[in-house]
Amino acid sequence: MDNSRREFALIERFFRHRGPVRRDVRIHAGDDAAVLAPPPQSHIAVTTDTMVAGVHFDHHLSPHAIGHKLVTVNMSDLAAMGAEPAWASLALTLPEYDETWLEGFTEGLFAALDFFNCALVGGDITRGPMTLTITAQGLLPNDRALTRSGAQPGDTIFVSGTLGDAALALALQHDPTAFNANDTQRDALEKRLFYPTARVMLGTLIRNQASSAIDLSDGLGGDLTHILSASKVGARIHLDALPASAALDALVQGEARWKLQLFGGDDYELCFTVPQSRLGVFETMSKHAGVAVSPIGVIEKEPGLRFEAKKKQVEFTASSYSHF
Ligand SMILES: Nc1ncnc2c1ncn2[C@@H]1O[C@H](COP(=O)(O)OP(=O)(O)OP(=O)(O)O)[C@@H](O)[C@H]1O
Ligand SMILES: Cc1ncc(C[n+]2csc(CCOP(=O)(O)O)c2C)c(N)n1
Ligand SMILES: [Mg+2]
Repeated sequence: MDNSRREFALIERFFRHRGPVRRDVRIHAGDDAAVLAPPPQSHIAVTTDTMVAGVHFDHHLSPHAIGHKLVTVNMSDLAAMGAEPAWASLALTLPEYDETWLEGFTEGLFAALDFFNCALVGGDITRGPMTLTITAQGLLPNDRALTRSGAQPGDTIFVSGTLGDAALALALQHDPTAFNANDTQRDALEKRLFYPTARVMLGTLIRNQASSAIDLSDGLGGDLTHILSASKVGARIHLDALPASAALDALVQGEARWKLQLFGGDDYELCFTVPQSRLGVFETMSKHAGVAVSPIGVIEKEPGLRFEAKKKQVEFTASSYSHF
């Protein structure tokens, strides 16, 4: 088979007619571009996230986990805007044609797309060092997006789920003997690194109560700073209130734990702020989100991010994940 036929055969075999079928996809993958019909009175949130082998995941990671995570990191950005996932396109750069890899990758990819009812409406495949990119679109009622810029002094800061598990799992990949983790703890932590969850339901539920939101990809310390800069405010975080999983709680305490939770990254939880006046409704709504939320601090007028434990200020020199 010549190369161009093989490229088409690959698309046909691994991508065509897979994933959710949505009535708002008027022209599917297969033409020069897809054509999408958003419902009336809706706005569209658009996001792009890339994963590069050796940077975002180890070369040996299972292709199923790579497919799952590629979808999830994009859905997490839609969740942070309060949007409901709708459509995605996929740009794949692969070093070789590897059927077993593609089978596993597309299984993980489509299982996650099915979960979020997000249709794959197109893409591109090229040869080169492994680089995987999804551009995803989500739907929102007109002008109802959650942004980074609405936090006000006095708002309570919340995070969903627990923080620091993926960072500890990554540390254990580098040094399996560190922290004396048992198999149950190791499995729980690896699940959080390789199979993260995007908090889409929570994002849509808090859309009318939260004053700002962001998803945590680079670590709370850096990501919350994006909210503070965009909102022109500061914040105080209570380190003892940072939620930890049973495994993290058992294995790492004190400053080492806080560092994982603040600067480790790869959490894919939501961080958001809620004004006092809306806390009551928010608490009722958030019970339906399928994930716990924890108050971790307060927005203040004074710019900057301050940390305290047992009423004492704590300083850190570490910083969040950054590519450059
Ligand atoms: N090459 C680029 N061209 C235009 N805009 C960009 C580019 N790279 C990033 N941006 C924009 O800058 C903002 C911050 O980008 P960033 O990738 O840090 O997003 P994030 O949600 O904070 O992180 P993550 O990539 O982990 O989801 C986003 O609005 C993004 O669309
Ligand atoms: C092998 C390996 N090395 C490092 C990490 C950690 N890591 C990579 S990207 C990222 C933040 C989000 O990136 P982006 O801002 O590009 O979305 C983090 C915390 C990992 N998971 N695997
Ligand atoms: Mg984000």
